[in-house]
Amino acid sequence: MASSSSSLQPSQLLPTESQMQAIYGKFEHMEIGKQIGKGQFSEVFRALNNVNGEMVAMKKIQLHVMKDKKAREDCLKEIDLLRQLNHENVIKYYASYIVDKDLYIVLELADAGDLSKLIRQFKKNHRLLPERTIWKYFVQICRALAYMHSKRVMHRDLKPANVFLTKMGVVKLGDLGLGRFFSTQTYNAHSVVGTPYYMSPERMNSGGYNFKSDIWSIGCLLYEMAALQSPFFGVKINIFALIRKIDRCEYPPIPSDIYSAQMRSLISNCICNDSTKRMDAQQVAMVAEQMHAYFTQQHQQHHVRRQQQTPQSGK
Ligand SMILES: Nc1ncnc2c1ncn2[C@@H]1O[C@H](COP(=O)(O)OP(=O)(O)OP(=O)(O)O)[C@@H](O)[C@H]1O
Repeated sequence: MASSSSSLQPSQLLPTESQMQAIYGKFEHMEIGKQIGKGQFSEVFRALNNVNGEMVAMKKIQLHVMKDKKAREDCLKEIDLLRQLNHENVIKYYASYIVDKDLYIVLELADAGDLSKLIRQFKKNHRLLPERTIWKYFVQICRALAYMHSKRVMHRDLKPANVFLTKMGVVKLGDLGLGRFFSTQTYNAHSVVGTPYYMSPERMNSGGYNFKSDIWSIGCLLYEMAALQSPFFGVKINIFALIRKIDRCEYPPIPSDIYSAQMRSLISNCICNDSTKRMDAQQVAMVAEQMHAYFTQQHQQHHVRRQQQTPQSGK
């Protein structure tokens, strides 16, 4: 299956290195505007590229948060790799600069929030996301991940907050795992700092990260869109209890009267503690494409039936 829904191949859209250099070559071309977000290690601003008039996101990271010189070099290499990715559903990495001990990364701007906000809103209003909407978003996340894996790049930090939305309803996968180059740990022995709820058992048990760890996380994402909380969420849960739940794949079922058996089955084919038994990104994307097509068709048929039942006025 092709990793993109578009008939244009990503490689055809990829600007040449010299074009990129001409457009994004100089930090002085970027007019930094208001801050739009803040992370543990970073600040994100809106910025205007004065060469082509495009609004972008500018992420500023202080270089001293990198663990050491090696981490800094590896991080810059990784950014070079990320710059080569070009897919409709992946936030584009345009360029990076080092200015006064800060690293600036120019990113495609996503202007309509992220999936974590959408999930929070539904939870607050005691509503569930319709299954059709879930597949509409999830299929785009799958296309992005299948594309990344086909380029041998892992995401490493798939979670709702890293799934950005645009006003046109396009999903963009962002924040591609640079976090590993920064110093502090995400959890310690006694309390869960941040949210390692999506960590795969192999990662929890120091077994290292691999492509199938992204699949575990994408399964958690699908689950969270349906259940409106992470499969392994627990109020005030400590790290030991979390590891135990993850190791045993212990999570409450998603509402079976609302969501399809195919959704439950896909989740269990991703959230599976033996990583070799998990589906790969292409397989997950294939199921998502089928489910998305099915629900779109159902919706269209429903629409046509309603139009036929509505009495025509004026004749
Ligand atoms: N490309 C983007 N377009 C629009 N907003 C963005 C973009 N990238 C990041 N943001 C915003 O900036 C905020 C900070 O993002 P950043 O990636 O720096 O940190 P984080 O990953 O959210 O946090 P942490 O690093 O602590 O896990 C995000 O919550 C988001 O709202």
